[in-house]
Amino acid sequence: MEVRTRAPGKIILSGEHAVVHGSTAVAAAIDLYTRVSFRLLPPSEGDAGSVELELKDTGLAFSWPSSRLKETFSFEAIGPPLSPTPRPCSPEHSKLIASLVEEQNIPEAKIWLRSGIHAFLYLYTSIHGFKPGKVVISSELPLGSGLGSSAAFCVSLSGALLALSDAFSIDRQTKGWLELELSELELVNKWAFEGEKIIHGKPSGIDNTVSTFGSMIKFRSGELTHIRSSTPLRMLITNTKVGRNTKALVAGVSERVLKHPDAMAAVFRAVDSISKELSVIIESPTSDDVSIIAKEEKLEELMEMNQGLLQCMGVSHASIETVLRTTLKYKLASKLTGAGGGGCVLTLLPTLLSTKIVDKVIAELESCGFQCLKAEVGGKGLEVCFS
Ligand SMILES: Nc1ncnc2c1ncn2[C@@H]1O[C@H](COP(=O)(O)OP(=O)(O)O)[C@@H](O)[C@H]1O
Ligand SMILES: C[C@@](O)(CCOP(=O)(O)O)CC(=O)O
Ligand SMILES: [Mg+2]
Repeated sequence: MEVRTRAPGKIILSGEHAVVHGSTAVAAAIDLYTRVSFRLLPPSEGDAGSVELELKDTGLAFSWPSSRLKETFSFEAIGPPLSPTPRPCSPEHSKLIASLVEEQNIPEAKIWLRSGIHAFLYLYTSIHGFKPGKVVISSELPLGSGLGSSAAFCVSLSGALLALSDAFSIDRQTKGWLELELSELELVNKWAFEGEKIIHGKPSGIDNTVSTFGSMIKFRSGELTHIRSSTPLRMLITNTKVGRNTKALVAGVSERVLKHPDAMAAVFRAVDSISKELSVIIESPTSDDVSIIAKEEKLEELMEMNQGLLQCMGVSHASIETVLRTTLKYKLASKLTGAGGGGCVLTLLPTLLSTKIVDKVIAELESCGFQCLKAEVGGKGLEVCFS
């Protein structure tokens, strides 16, 4: 039996980084997905088989003999391999996984994959032990660009691994894409959070939560509230194509907190207020064009204020500033989304903005070497399909 899953990427409308330090943030799922297919392989005679991982986006494949995994994860060192409940990867376990990743000779230019492979091995061996199996992963998301590819990776992977485990009492004969029960989604989300910890270092949990549950959410200290926009929000996403790493950017903000605790606490409080106000405005009813324009103007102002505070945190970048300047020429407000330091920028496209202007902005941004994406905001979370 094979299971397929898909989990969406996300945009953060306000509150990235500050959410790691306890502030409120607002995020929404987007209709760009990471897809996983997984099947357990029957062991052949005289051979315990292997755990195989194919990463389609990079054209790389990896394989670990089950016997090698068994010998590496001795019970004495890390405890029983199969864990019914999500638990953090201990330093001992992490060291052993690192040695297995090291053996794979990842090309130097793709060394950033290491954390993803590390998270894969952790999730696989925690949920299925050394059982031979094959996992194939592909994504429509640009990797390492602020659209939550790491979370979509962990959610789609955890979902697929759990769907073929005893943890789910799901009817595997049902055809087509299924949405899971709340308790199953909560379990996937917890495992995915452990994976995100390996990739991000200190994640807030907002990315895996919005990827698991979908829609638009207000999130603070692990608690989510679903929110619904009274009018569709149109967002332009510009990928600066400047590579960056979330773990390093999150660590950089924490260093700034150590150096300037009071100033940074004030910045985080301001972000908290912005996110709360933003969520109220998003949900506020509109009756006509005048009220829609007023609502969008307030959202634009809050996005600009949040961007200013992200600059205070030290996570903007020259490429992001170029996008901000370019969109401002068209009186459009933008902010970075995700960890910053390059990656993606969000621009609110007001409802009454003409297609002609949108096309002009996109052409100007693309002439700078950036890539523009239009995505539907607030869609579905994790889905599962058996075949
Ligand atoms: N489809 C994928 N294939 C391989 N690795 C992935 C994939 N998606 C995410 N990753 C892992 O996640 C990392 C990117 O995560 P991160 O720096 O948090 O950026 P973001 O989450 O914004 O895309 C990659 O370096 C890789 O380790
Ligand atoms: C910076 C942060 O708020 C969001 C990171 O998102 P991304 O990995 O850049 O897509 C970190 C987090 O909340 O875990
Ligand atoms: Mg990430």
